[in-house]
Amino acid sequence: MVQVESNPPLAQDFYRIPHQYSEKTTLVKNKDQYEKFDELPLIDLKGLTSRDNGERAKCATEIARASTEWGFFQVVNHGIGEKLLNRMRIEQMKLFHASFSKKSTCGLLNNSYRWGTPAATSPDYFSWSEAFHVPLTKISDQACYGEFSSLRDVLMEYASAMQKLAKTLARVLIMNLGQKVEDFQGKICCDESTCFVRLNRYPSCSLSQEIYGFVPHTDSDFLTILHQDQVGGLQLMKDSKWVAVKPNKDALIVNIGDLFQAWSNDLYKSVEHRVMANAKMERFSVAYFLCPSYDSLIESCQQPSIYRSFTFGEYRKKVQEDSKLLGRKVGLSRFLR
Ligand SMILES: C=C1C[C@]23C[C@@]1(O)CC[C@H]2[C@@]12CC[C@H](O)[C@@](C)(C(=O)O1)[C@H]2[C@@H]3C(=O)O
Ligand SMILES: O=C(O)CCC(=O)C(=O)O
Ligand SMILES: [Fe+2]
Repeated sequence: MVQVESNPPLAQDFYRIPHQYSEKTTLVKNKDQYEKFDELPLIDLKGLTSRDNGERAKCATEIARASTEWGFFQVVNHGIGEKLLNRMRIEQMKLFHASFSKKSTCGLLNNSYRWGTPAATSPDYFSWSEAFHVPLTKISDQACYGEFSSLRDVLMEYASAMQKLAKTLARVLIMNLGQKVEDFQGKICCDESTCFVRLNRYPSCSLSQEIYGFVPHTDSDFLTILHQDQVGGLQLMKDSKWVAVKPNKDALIVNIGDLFQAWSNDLYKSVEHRVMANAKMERFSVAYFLCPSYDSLIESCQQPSIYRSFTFGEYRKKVQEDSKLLGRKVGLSRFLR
């Protein structure tokens, strides 16, 4: 019988991890236990552009409340055309369905291809997925695309639309903290140098029900905007329980990242989320991460502050060190006062 090698070779990598260190009794139990679906707040962004002051204020309040109570919400009427989202998905599928050697060795998307979790020290830190992690500054670079030239226009349009939406949401959240947007922008520069788009693919996984597509984590940015397909698998922590997000084809998902949690002194929540692998179906998602420049100082808007001030560069470095050394991210607790 001819053995077809899986693309990418996730099973090989998974079995290379020392399995005796798995925290099975706690984590596996936890993986099995989640609430079926919970209604994540659904916010109609039409309110933000209303001529009516009251409607605008109501929409802003809904955004701030969801960021405080959930750290996650869905948005509709977000201004990003269905056609663009569909074109992006088609190009993403073409890219991921290329051979493993093309994805990993041909310099595609700034050589940003990654799969699994090479540094995982336990199966509990292993992600059954592959991704391209593309900085905005590289998106227009022709050299990044090789034979996938039709991806370039779509990705450029997609990133610019997402950047506009992310900045609109950030503005609402800053103003809700009683801060002036100009004061925030004077300190923080969310330019193209550190923001990125992450293209994710979660191949089907028949090994076990208990494998993560993406390990539990928080995002290291101000906020993330996610476009997912209809397969499902994303779960988030709410009141100490995992709840599954029901896919909604008209909605984008927004989540608060660590930087907004620190900036708001824990008012907005950077909530842990994970993706469960699916035994039968592959899944796709695209995430846009709003980040400041590396020298931006992240400091709380309130005293006494829970976290010490840190630059985004310092934060990224710590996340990378922990991921390399421990196989997982530790995050904001490293910066508690
Ligand atoms: C394996 C990992 C990659 C990651 C850090 C982590 O230990 C777990 C979370 C991953 C993630 C997801 C959101 C962002 O893309 C990211 C930059 C982050 O802060 O956490 C990545 C990390 C990464 O790719 O380095
Ligand atoms: O694919 C998803 O649903 C989540 C992806 C994610 O959490 C990430 O890219 O940080
Ligand atoms: Fe994430």
